[in-house]
Amino acid sequence: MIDQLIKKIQETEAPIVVGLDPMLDYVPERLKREAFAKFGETLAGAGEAIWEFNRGIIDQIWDVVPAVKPQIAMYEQFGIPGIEAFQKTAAYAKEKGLLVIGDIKRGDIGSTSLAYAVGHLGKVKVGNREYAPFTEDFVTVNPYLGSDGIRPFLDVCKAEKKGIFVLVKTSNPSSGEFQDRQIEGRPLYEWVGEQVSRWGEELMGESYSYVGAVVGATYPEIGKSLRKLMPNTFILVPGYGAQGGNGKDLKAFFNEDGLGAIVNSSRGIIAAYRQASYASFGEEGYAGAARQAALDMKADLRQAWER
Ligand SMILES: O=C(O)c1cc(=O)[nH]c(=O)n1[C@@H]1O[C@H](COP(=O)(O)O)[C@@H](O)[C@H]1O
Repeated sequence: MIDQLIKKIQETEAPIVVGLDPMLDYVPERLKREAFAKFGETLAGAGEAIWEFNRGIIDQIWDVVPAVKPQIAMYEQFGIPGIEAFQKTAAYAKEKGLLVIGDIKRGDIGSTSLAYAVGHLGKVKVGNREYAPFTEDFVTVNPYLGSDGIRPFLDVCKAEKKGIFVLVKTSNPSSGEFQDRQIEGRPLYEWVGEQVSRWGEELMGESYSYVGAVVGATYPEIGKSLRKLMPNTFILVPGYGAQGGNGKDLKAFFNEDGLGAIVNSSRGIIAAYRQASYASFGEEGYAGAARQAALDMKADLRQAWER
């Protein structure tokens, strides 16, 4: 899957993943009205509204970016209808040729991690049949429980040719509380990064591993040191746009080959129509604004990856 991701990044010349983190607030009034007319102001109505919102965005961005990253919390908050919207979104994105990174941030004791891995990346057995309940190509994984919490994800990835992105240094302001702690003279994120690189050795694609890392755009200096520490690890870089990351800071996340990183923007793209610079699109033009914001991000990132 990592090779397919790289191929799509090269085709689109856009190391960009559009984060599908729909808040009901972002959904234009007309879409909400239509969804509520069908299902009322209910969880089902909310699920329908965010699904239609996502569909509009996917229709506008599928040809300019390689991937989307639906963040499951934004769907889970609406219960079962929200989860249905998550799955419909992932399936539709794939139908349109996009790769799907399920942002689920899971990780537990081995047996529980296996259930997460099977459910999101693999197939679950029911009697004599097998089902793929969710259809992501990659998921995000929390490494806090250690190797036995990661192992099931590696096994399922091997069987299914899918991938994971393991949290190494997150973009949020408090990420340093634990992740920057010095252990034997080095920050914890380096220990984790090194381990991610090791896990990745058994799951190599052509030049990068199926086991990627998450490193926030908001810490470019740390991105630079981790890039060197994990040369064959693809880095998912969230924190661009709404959290303050920008193109010129991101050069160090990329390797000399111009590859090695994919940058996420969620609110900065899907809610672009609410920003002054895209206001001319209006609420009805939210999806067109998202396309323009993705194209503008591509231009901004060019300075980071072009050699
Ligand atoms: O794993 C992630 O994607 C992630 C890791 C991290 O360190 N920081 C981070 O913001 N994210 C996710 O990336 C997205 C960022 O959203 P925006 O700030 O709106 O672009 C959200 O879905 C976050 O959950």
